[in-house]
Amino acid sequence: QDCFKKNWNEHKALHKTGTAELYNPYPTYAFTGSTRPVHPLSARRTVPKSIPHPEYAKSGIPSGERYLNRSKVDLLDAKGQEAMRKVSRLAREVLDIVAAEIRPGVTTDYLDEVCHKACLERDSYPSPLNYNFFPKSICTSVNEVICHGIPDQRKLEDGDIINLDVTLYHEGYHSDLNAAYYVGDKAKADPDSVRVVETARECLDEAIKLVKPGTPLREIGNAVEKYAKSKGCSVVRTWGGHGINSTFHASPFVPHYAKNKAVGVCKPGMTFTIEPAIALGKYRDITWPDNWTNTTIDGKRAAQFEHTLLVTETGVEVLTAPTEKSPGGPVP
Ligand SMILES: COc1cccc(Cn2ccc3cc(C(=O)NO)cnc32)c1
Ligand SMILES: [Co+2]
Ligand SMILES: [Co+2]
Ligand SMILES: [Co+2]
Repeated sequence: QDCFKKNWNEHKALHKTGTAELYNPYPTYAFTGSTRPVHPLSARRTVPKSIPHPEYAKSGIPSGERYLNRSKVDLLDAKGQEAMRKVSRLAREVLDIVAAEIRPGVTTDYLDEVCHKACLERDSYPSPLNYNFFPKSICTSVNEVICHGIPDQRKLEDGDIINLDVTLYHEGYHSDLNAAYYVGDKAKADPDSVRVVETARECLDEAIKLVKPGTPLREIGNAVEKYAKSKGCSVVRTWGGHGINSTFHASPFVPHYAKNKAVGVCKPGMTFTIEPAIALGKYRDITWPDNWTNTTIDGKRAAQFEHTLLVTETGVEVLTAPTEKSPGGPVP
């Protein structure tokens, strides 16, 4: 760790010359699997003032969320629904653009740079940036990392799986989606990685089938866990789907596990995410010393998929679904 012996300014100078060494800042016991951070993180990215910023962009604190009446769920009017359609289309475009850059040898920091640029080009703020002080514009979660992975200098390796979680803030509304991808030739991916990725994808599809006015939110976890268990996988319990509209997170909280106590039913005008995180082994999770990167307790791989949904009078609109213009790719 001679990085620490040099004083930080001297160290930064080395980075400027591109001669600084890369390093893992944490002791081995902090890790449950083989994935390691590769520091230093790149410099904080900026968003031009011309792009409307969410309230937490400077302070890091999404105070608007704190005063949310936990039981009151926002029902958007036609104008709000149209705004959610627009930011969701943009979020889908950005995810596909970043996904197209996935290949062995690229760093997750490079994917962050691509995401950040694509957001700015769409007059959008990358919602994760400085959200509760998160340092980057996208979450890149590799292998046993369940979610909230921080883009760094780690190069993707053939056979990795990676989840990209993109959220955009555009004209006052957020939209949030994520997907898991195979790094390198999918045909050569190990069977267990394929099983956990495809099970996570199908868990989301099963859950979305239930969404229509009147469906109790607690039913979503029953469907997800039933399907996951039928594929020999477990459901991570710490994280759930969430309301999303003018704030990144809003009520309701939507657990993905069975027999949960979620309150309320789907109502027309509600916009919320479903984002099941599925694990090959134990469902328990643990966070790295960076206070963000969330991994499986047993180091086995996990996968997640997420959509932002609108409950319509007759059913559901998958706002972040692939479109003609953005067909979803590479083929996950
Ligand atoms: C305070 O506690 C925490 C713990 C972890 C993360 C964060 C903050 N945060 C940063 C990015 C991010 C993404 C989502 C999301 O919904 N993805 O689908 C959620 N939280 C996020 C806060
Ligand atoms: Co260094
Ligand atoms: Co997300
Ligand atoms: Co989310």
